[in-house]
Amino acid sequence: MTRKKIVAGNWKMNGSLESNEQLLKGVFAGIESENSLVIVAPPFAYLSQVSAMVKGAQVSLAAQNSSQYASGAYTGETSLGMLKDLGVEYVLVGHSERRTHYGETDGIVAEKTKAIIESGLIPILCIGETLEERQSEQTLLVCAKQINAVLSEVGISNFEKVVVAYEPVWAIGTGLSATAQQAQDVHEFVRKHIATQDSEIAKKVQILYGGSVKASNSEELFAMPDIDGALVGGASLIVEEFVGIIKSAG
Ligand SMILES: O=C(CO)COP(=O)(O)O
Repeated sequence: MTRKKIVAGNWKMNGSLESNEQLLKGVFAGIESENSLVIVAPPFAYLSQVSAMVKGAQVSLAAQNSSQYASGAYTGETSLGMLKDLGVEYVLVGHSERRTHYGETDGIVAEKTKAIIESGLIPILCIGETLEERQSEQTLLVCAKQINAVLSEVGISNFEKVVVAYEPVWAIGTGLSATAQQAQDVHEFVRKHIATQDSEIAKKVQILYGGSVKASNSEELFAMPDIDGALVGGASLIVEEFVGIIKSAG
């Protein structure tokens, strides 16, 4: 089973009209092959700008978050319908920064994932353990729990529409990536876990790794059988780094 590699850049709360333009121009110039899927997730304020720029380019648009509600009195929130209007195709959900800083529980993440699927967009579901959880050998338990919360909300048949991103919290923004083998072990576990409900769907689900991915470690990560791409933070803001990661995805 060959799964297409995905390289997604999560810009987090970074950028400006000017720097976004420079970055994207550099990325477009650096993309040569159509073998992998390139996604960028700019801040909401720049979705319109980036949406206009990626039209016709081999780059898809993601949002970093969404509301689980369709419309109404939710000050500061953005609905999936609005994101679709802007040409968004993918939505990050359950990023550890949202779980930690904005109180997003497994329950909220599951609700949001369901809403994303129902809207016809594709969720990129982030899971991963903290350092403390890894040290107390809870990694697989935590990942299974985070996956199960979503599985019980959306059902296994819908899980085919989910992209999973394994992002160990201790590797995010620290410069300390998981080793390719550490990541592979968790990815393999996640796939087997999904396979307990449906082995065909498990084979299709794309599982990205995130956490200090750079051009210098992406090739080794992508060589692993269950690593289907990367969700890149800091390095996605640097043209040479992001293009280097895309190239190593083939
Ligand atoms: O959180 C991440 C992507 O969503 C990873 O961030 P870094 O690549 O900066 O570690």
